[in-house]
Amino acid sequence: MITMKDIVKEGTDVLRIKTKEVDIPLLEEDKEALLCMLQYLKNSQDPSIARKYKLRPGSGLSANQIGLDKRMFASLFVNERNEDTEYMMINPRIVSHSVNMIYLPEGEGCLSVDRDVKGYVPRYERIKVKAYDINGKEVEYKLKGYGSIVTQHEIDHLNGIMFYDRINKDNPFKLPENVEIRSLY
Ligand SMILES: CC(C)(C)[C@H](NC(=O)Nc1cc(F)cc(F)c1)C(=O)N(CC(=O)NO)CC1CCCC1
Ligand SMILES: [Zn+2]
Repeated sequence: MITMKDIVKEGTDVLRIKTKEVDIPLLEEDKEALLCMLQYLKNSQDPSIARKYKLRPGSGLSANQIGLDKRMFASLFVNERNEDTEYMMINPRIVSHSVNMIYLPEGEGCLSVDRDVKGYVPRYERIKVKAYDINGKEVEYKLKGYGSIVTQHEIDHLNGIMFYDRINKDNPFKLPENVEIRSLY
């Protein structure tokens, strides 16, 4: 069972590498790891389990956040149609995206970052992602709103990018001028 001690913190090299593509079909051990990552998110969103094991409620977790140099992540959130949605994406790549951008008005955080970093993180409002699922089948997902934000946050991790790399250095609350950007809420 993954708990907070298994989640590596910023400053650890594995969070700054471009993670390796996972061999398809997945080895049993890779399937296990990915299922454990999704189980962490489920446990962390269950108040009694989260309290019992002192888990930080999370909506996304990338393999390198648990020390694995593998291009895969899990996510769990309520989508725009108010449905509980879970993804386990292997070798994901954004194949197209909207011009419009969005951001979380409260800014972003990270399970690997134990400090508040203020500022807006501009993300594409809509993205189309190609990936493999846990059974090695090629899949394509369209994500928008919060789902789009989480997916971009996790794919950034797989490329060694932290959310604060995307905050404007001079003025953290400055938004890009050249595009239409709105707060998610
Ligand atoms: C960093 C932290 C504040 C813990 C953030 N919390 C979060 O997303 N909580 C949450 C969201 C829900 F939709 C439902 C719910 F039950 C709990 C999070 O998990 N992440 C994931 C992360 O660090 N992945 O590497 C950071 C978010 C910032 C933008 C998207 C994900
Ligand atoms: Zn993160």
